[in-house]
Amino acid sequence: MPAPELPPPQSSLPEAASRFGAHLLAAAAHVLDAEDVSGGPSCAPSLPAPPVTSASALAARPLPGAPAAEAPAPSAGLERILRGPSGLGTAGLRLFPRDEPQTPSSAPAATEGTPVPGLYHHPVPEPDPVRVEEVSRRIKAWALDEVSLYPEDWEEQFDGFSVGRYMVGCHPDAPTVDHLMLATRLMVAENAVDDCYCEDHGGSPVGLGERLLLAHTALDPLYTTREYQPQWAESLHADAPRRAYRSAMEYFVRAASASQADRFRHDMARLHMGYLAEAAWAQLDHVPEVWEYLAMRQFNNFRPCPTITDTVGGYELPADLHAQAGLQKVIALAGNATTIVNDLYSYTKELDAPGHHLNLPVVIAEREGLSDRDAYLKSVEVHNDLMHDFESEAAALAEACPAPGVHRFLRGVAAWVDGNHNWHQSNTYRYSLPDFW
Ligand SMILES: CC(C)=CCC/C(C)=C(\C)COP(=O)(O)OP(=O)(O)O
Ligand SMILES: [Mg+2]
Repeated sequence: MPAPELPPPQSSLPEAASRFGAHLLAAAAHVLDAEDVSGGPSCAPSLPAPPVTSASALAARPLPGAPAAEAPAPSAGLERILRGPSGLGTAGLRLFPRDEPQTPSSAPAATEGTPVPGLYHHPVPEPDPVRVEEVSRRIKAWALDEVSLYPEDWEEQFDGFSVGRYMVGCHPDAPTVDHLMLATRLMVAENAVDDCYCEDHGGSPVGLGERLLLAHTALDPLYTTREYQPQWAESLHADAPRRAYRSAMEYFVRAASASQADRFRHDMARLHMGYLAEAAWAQLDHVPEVWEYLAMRQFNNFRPCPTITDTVGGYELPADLHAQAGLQKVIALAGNATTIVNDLYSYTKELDAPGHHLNLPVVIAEREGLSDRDAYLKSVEVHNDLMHDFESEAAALAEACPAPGVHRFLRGVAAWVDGNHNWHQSNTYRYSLPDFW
């Protein structure tokens, strides 16, 4: 991969936020020096103690051919990790729930778009424009030159998606642009599968299971006999979604550990299962109960994006810490909150789309006999409850599990949640709010 000279992470952000990555790394290293980081008594109690992670393993892992991360600066340690940065615009980087009211007027002036009124969220600093520009340039080159992702007339939509801004905003602690590209390629590939197999760019529920399964082998390879292996290998170049999955995964596997790659495969299998449930309901023209919809949406969900935060951050959360029930709950709540954000911001787009597109307001209106407006407002409350639960569970886990890798991972997930909201709010090319207020 090319390795251009890059500015330090978050170079254009306010001072406290610009030290975010280095601050966390330094804090983690400080705690590692000071105490046993095998997890603490209430951290993954049913498991044998995970191997002690060395301080050097928590330093950002450089990608092949990429510049090394900035050296961490001294810091104040664990308490400060939990409290998080306190500078202007850094509220979204904290772990503990915050009491202060979050109103649209507290959003940084540069952010375009209007937040959904009453939505509990944390405004974030504007993503570093230097990084956004570089990621945008590189992702377009990848899409066109490496995977032939889209025909010319889709270019405007590709640009309008603003994936560079999205990923830079969601990964403020990525040490380099190469690390950001891991997330960006996967995000583009995931959307190609959703658009081309499931939704508006030729997708259909009919035959979706076959398409998803064959595409999944681009992430989780087929091992078969010599006779059949070449046909499978050839199939990975047969359409844009498979080309994108194959290439994005190849880059990811090169940078990730074996268990990080396996975590990602598992999350993608979850996603594909969610797509299939949604498709089954579409084929039957069935509107599920609200809880059933929420169960489907826990799988048809952004989850595979925040759970790569450690790979993109250049460190690894050990597999047994990731697997503990408390962290699984936090990840699920975060994924659910981020996905209901999508349901709220994409509501008008989906009403205008052909067919009966399900999202939380639509399902609540139908199943609970509410007006469109009341159902939308109730969905905002569902989202807010999920966000509050995510934050209180994350704070409780951070206290119970003093491993610095866990703390940094939780901060990364929280940053992804906030960056995801910011992208939805600001993407006025793609989304617009209903006229309910
Ligand atoms: C990036 C990723 C893993 C996406 C998986 C699921 C997905 C496409 C979403 C959660 C977004 O939902 P939706 O399909 O409703 O997207 P738009 O509303 O069309 O933006
Ligand atoms: Mg949507």
